[in-house]
Amino acid sequence: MNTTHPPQPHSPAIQVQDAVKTFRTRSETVRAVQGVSLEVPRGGVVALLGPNGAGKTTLLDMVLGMSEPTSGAVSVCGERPRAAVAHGKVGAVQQVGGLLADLSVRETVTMIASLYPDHLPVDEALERAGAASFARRKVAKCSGGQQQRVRFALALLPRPELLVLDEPTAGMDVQSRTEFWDAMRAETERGLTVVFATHYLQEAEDVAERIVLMDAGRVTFDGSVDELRSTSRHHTVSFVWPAGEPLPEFAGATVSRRSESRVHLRTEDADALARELLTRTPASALEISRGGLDEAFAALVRHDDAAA
Ligand SMILES: Nc1ncnc2c1ncn2[C@@H]1O[C@H](COP(=O)(O)OP(=O)(O)OP(=O)(O)O)[C@@H](O)[C@H]1O
Repeated sequence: MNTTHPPQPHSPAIQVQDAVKTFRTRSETVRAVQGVSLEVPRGGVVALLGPNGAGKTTLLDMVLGMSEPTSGAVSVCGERPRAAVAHGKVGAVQQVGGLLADLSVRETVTMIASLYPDHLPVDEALERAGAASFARRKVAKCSGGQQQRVRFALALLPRPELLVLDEPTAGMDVQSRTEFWDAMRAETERGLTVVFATHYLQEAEDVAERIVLMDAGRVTFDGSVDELRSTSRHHTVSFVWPAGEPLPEFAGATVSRRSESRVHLRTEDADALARELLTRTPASALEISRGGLDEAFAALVRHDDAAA
């Protein structure tokens, strides 16, 4: 925010007011962020979800003070983003860069720690980021997931109040991803606020209490996972179907999943389907759920190719 007011201790972690960011290239003007307003209170995990080119990175760059909005205002922990970064209130875990291949993990963290007058002890940063077990390894020899944990340790050094992560688990396998988020959750339990950008609906659902969905530079949804799901017009009706019994077609319904014991049908009219199943078929143990997070997501973005 363009203000010289002193930081407010209880100000939101992030406040974005009508932010616009325009890039002018030789051939065109790109409106990457088109009037976003957003408030992130302290604590918790917020996922910034959206397909390629939605404007997530552009928005996070403004939050990190790496670029200025063309118009509108951004403040972080009550300060202008650059001041908040300079005061160690914000840490960032970017997907690439920032590491020297020839140093060991410990040397890397020790070197960056020396830049801060006051910082978390190096061993504690390594431990909390889940990087202690490979601290002696050269950065070049670390896997992509391990390098992310090194970046995480670096981000923890100034004891930040807010962590901003841009696609932090891209390219990680399932186990690395789980370990990364377990370590991150321990930090949020200490009061840290985490905001992360992702393409993965599943990841947003697994780790975030709040989802901010961006598309074409605008926020198209802001709420909980359950609220996102409830924007879908579809329901899933699941039931036990006798083994060996052929499954007939049901008007207006499609099979979304079938396991050994249960069939899951997707429909816009759950009542009619449930009535038919219970009165005219051997289906039993019926369950109806509001459904399709994927569908809700796809309906809120122009392209559904990112609904992973
Ligand atoms: N420096 C730049 N110059 C010109 N256009 C840019 C610049 N940075 C971003 N853009 C454009 O702004 C739009 C938003 O890009 P941005 O990287 O913020 O999206 P994103 O949601 O982070 O996408 P991804 O998930 O692919 O990283 C895109 O059309 C992109 O091409």
